[in-house]
Amino acid sequence: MSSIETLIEGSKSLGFELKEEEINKFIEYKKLLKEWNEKINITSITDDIEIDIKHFIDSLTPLLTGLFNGKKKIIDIGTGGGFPGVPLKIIRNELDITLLDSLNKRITFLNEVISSLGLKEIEAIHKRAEELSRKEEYREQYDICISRAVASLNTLSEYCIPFVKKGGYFISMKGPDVEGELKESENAIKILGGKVRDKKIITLPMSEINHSLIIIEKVKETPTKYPRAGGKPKKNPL
Ligand SMILES: C[S@@+](CC[C@H](N)C(=O)[O-])C[C@H]1O[C@@H](n2cnc3c(N)ncnc32)[C@H](O)[C@@H]1O
Repeated sequence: MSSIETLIEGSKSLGFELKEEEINKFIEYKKLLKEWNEKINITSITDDIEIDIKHFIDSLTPLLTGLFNGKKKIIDIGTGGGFPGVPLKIIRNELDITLLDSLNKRITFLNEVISSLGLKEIEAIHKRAEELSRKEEYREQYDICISRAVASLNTLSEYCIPFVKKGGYFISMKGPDVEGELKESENAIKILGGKVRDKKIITLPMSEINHSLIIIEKVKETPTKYPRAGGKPKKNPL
């Protein structure tokens, strides 16, 4: 089976029928990903079918929460090569997406992706999450903050929850075993103004990989002293 069929079939089994224009964007995205990955380190996943399943299809699974419907403002923290933000934008063009990463080479790559794919209402920012969310124009401005494979949930909560407006959501994309991490993060989530609403386990199509989506609602404003500076969210999680 060719790799693009994996993407088409896998998406279909999640309930997303990709249009020709979207498929072409994924083809171009994969081409750029493979080309740039030879010059700068973007991902260790380079096999065609694995890119389809572990990067593209996995990035679409948050849509199953139903929280992305309509014109939502989304920020993807530690987006790396654009996951999950770019695939979400490709199939939900109405989303307004901010991609954030602390590594400038990846931001340069993402700007090339944005321009080659002709994506609008999407920006790539080079900064650390804990610095950007202290700026008024980014703090508590987003309907959803999403993040995959960046930090443990307690640290990640301090990176992500400050970006979310009250009534919005922080969605953490994690592996199958999240109970320990959830327990360890109870304190951080509460202090930062969040409340765990749901946990969805998803088996990626055409694989036996189970992933979870932790869905945290922002129920209260984040106290102004968070996020803490000087690497504290990571060195000394709440
Ligand atoms: C393992 S990669 C994951 C990339 C992508 N989300 C994915 O799932 O393929 C983690 C990324 O998070 C970025 N990162 C780590 N800490 C960060 C921070 N405090 N603020 C912004 N980006 C950060 C790194 O530069 C890296 O690109």
